Amino acid sequence: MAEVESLLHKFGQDAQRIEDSVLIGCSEQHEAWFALDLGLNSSFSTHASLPKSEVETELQGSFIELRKAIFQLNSMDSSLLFTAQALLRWHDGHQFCSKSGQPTRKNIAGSKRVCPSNNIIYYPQMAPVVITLVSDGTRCLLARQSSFPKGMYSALAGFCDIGENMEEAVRREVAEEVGLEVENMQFSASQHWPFPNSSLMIACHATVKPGQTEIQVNLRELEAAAWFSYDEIATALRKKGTYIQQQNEAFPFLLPPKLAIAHQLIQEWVEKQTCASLPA
Ligand SMILES: NC(=O)C1=CN([C@@H]2O[C@H](COP(=O)(O)OP(=O)(O)OC[C@H]3O[C@@H](n4cnc5c(N)ncnc54)[C@H](O)[C@@H]3O)[C@@H](O)[C@H]2O)C=CC1
Ligand SMILES: [Mg+2]
Repeated sequence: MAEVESLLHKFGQDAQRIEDSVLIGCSEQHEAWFALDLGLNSSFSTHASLPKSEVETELQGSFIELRKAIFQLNSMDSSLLFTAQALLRWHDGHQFCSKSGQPTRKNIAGSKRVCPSNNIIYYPQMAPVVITLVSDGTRCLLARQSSFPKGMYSALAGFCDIGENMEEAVRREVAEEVGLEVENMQFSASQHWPFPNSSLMIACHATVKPGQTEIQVNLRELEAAAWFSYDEIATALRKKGTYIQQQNEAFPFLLPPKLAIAHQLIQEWVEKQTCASLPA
């Protein structure tokens, strides 16, 4: 807190804005960790932005877009930063009560906001998203959206519609995006994902019926989709070097970063194929 106060003071800012901080976790020694939006290039904060390059010089670092940083972060830092990003963005978007129109107030930890005129409590929200790695037994299906980094392919993902359960959402998304009918779904794991807003990514494996593998790519949602063999995927997983290096090596395609749950699904699929090919 003293460090942040001195930083704010140096840039002529009121230390009052420390109260905008949100609790994002704690150390093993039970030291609380808070996040504060300095309002750099963002509309999140009601306070003036701090001068970016001068803050970089002062802190001896450089600011980087969180989406780009996920290629370099470890899982502990990413989890804290993802929570911070999601929570700070949620507070920014819930400054007013949607019933009374009055300004809402953040509690100290930042785990909720309350409308003082009618006591309605607003809690941070996450949108459920299903992410599915479809397999035909020997190949798996990956797709890319035009917004993905150059060359990257991932599993099929989509937001759950209201009233849908996970299984229905998986069936609908796969049918909508590539025109396939899935069967045999198996839950793998879940992950909080802060882009573009807070999502709870629910990851699963699914298979298609043998012989029913012809893809019809929905070009309104995807740029491309294709079946990939075990060898292609295993080679891509073994690829070393930074993302930029890999992109520049003109490798046919890249997989999502290790921190993304899509990477875990792909890794699990490769392990399953390896086990299946071992003699009994
Ligand atoms: N962590 C990971 O491994 C991966 C994460 N993702 C994330 O999954 C999410 C969903 O994937 P998409 O293919 O984009 O979803 P999608 O296939 O449902 O299409 C996105 C569209 O759905 C609509 N939509 C419906 N409900 C929405 C909501 N609650 N919030 C925002 N848009 C909503 C919007 O029109 C949006 O353009 C993305 O935010 C992406 O960042 C995607 C792939 C890998
Ligand atoms: Mg999608």
